Amino acid sequence: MAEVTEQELLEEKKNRDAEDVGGNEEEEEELSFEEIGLDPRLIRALSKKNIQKPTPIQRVAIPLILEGKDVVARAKTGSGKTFAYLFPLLQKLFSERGPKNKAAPNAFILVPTRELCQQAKASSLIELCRVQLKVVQLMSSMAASDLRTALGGLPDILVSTPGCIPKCLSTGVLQPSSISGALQILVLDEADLLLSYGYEDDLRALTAHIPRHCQCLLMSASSRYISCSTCDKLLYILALLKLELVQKKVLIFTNTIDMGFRLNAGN
Ligand SMILES: Nc1ncnc2c1ncn2[C@@H]1O[C@H](COP(=O)(O)OP(=O)(O)OP(=O)(O)O)[C@@H](O)[C@H]1O
Repeated sequence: MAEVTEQELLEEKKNRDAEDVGGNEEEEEELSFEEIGLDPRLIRALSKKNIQKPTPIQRVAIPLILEGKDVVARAKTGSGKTFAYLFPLLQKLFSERGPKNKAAPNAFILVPTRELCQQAKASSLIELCRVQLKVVQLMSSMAASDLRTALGGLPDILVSTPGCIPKCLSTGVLQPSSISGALQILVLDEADLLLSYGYEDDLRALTAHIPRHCQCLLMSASSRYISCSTCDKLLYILALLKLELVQKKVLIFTNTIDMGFRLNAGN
């Protein structure tokens, strides 16, 4: 999964670099939201927010996510990463008829600390699109009864820190079978921070119940457009393997024997 996606993202970067260098002669027209497959309801909602055309990360990530691919994307802060996954996530939930097992949300957005902000962004888009989706935010400081009340409202999207998941499972607020039956999209926002904040055990509590068909999106900030350094790739591949987010067969090619050994040891 990650390899195919990354290849496509790198292709886009190459094209952009070529444009930057070759520049002026043949400037390619940038694709619009419509051309990358966004639903008219979302496009109308965006124009109300004065968002007219996709940013580079959105141009690459949105079509891949709409196609159902698992995506690992890195782009610098403020480049539009949140919307790069939020637009297609909302579109998939309101236009595709997925499993309507409302014993658990259909999408989980896991964030290191800024859940409030992501919930507000999702809620305002849902409101502007006038679609029937409900987003709820959970915090690990919430009592089990509050978690139960929040999830009792049958939300479609759950925004929380990973710490909430084991709590929901251990208190019976969420059943493992409900997650397996309902979860269609899992987003790890700020994935590098999530992994460095010591959330690995919490994430594992969830990954054990992620269904095979669930689409996984890993987003993270970077000072570069898309990470392609050896070090970063290794970190991501390790994370994907360790968290068992890659659930199908994959072939991984390494440049050096050393990297092959390191990957093997990490798994
Ligand atoms: N296509 C777009 N056109 C214009 N503005 C946009 C577009 N996409 C996002 N924005 C605006 O850019 C700002 C940053 O977007 P967003 O939060 O998605 O970026 P981010 O990469 O996730 O940033 P961070 O790493 O800080 O979370 C927001 O104010 C958002 O409204």
